[in-house]
Amino acid sequence: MLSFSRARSQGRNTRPLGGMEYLEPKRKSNVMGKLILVVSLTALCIIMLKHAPSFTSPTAFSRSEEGVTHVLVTGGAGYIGSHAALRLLKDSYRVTIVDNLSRGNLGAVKVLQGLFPEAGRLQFIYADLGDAKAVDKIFSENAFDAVMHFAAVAYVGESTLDPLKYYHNITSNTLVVLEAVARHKVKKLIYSSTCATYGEPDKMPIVEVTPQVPINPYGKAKKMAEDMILDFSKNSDMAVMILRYFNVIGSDPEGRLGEAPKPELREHGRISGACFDAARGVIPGLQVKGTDYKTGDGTCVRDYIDVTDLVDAHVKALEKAKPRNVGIYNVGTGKGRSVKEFVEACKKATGVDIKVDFLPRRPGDYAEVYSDPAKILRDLNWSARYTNLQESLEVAWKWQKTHPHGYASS
Ligand SMILES: O=c1ccn([C@@H]2O[C@H](COP(=O)(O)OP(=O)(O)O[C@H]3OC[C@@H](O)[C@H](O)[C@H]3O)[C@@H](O)[C@H]2O)c(=O)[nH]1
Repeated sequence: MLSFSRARSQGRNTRPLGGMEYLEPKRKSNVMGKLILVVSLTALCIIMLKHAPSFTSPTAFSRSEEGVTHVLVTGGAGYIGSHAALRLLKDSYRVTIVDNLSRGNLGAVKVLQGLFPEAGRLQFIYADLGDAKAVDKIFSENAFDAVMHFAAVAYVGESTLDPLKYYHNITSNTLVVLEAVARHKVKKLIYSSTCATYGEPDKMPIVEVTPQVPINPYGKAKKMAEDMILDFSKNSDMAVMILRYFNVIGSDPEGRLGEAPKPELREHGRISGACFDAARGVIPGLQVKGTDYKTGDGTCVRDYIDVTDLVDAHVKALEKAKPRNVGIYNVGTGKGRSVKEFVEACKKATGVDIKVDFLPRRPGDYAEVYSDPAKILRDLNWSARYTNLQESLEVAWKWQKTHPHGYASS
């Protein structure tokens, strides 16, 4: 506080007030000063948000304070990771997202921040999981109760063209995460694995003990990551859940999040993105890759699982994960649908008579995979609820239509 004499010596006006000296504020210049400060800070914030993809909450989050579980969601700016973060936040978990935005979208994080602006709920950290020092710093500064490791490149076709990218991004980066998890004694790890680790089994449906013989670098890289986690878990108190997803579709039923792959990766894109791009007219038509497989109609058969169901499986896995235990689960509907069936459902969902071209097979593809989801029902009491393919695609299409440029549209 300024004393009166000091105020006077600083040239500020005073006038008597009933025996007391009343300090007359330099109102105009103060207001101007504040205005300039506010304008500068606002401008600084806008510049930071526009140009710097990295921003972190000033206060690191702690572990299980007030009984709130703190979950690190790697790849939380991506399609599945963002939906998982939304569900965790809705369920009152504390969430830290780490993402390098190479495949994810800052827009998804901004949506989540808008929904959960309260301090201490959601933190975003821009970092590359290949940077072991940065990762260790994140674990040192935050006490995580659990890690959900989603971050990964995930295009089968791209993995055959650039395998090293896949081994680096999936296998090597998972090792970095695992080392940090071990060093910082995180209690639970939920790992995003894939049906691609099974390759092309002789018998359908796929059960968790079906031999894993992956046939593309994507599946091989994920299998190696699984093996590292399983080996580590043998001498660790950590609770591990490995979820092998089948083909994920759909989006948040309330239309806040969606699937927004990078346009420059369109050539590697998944069937859902390709169908929507064709329906929107962004690409001239859908290319069906391979019509000579030994399946009912000659096109590949996949098990399409709605993202809302998938994140529900994650929350159940998180809740039921037990120390010194490993759970491995297929996450699918148990029903196989061909690419041709998928395209028909997409035509109905979008109301667009999508033009279809038939091309040769895509390298790395297997003919038919669908899950037996009995184990996850038995152990985690989970089963898919959104099993109507067309309805899942309708929900996704709503978001696609309102976001023609992905998150850049909002
Ligand atoms: O434009 C396209 C895209 C895909 N397809 C076909 O659609 C089928 C599904 O292909 P997608 O690329 O959507 O999905 P994939 O089955 O290859 O792998 C997917 O599911 C398992 C997940 O773990 C993977 O991350 C995901 O990419 C394949 O037969 C593929 O050849 C097309 O015919 N045209």
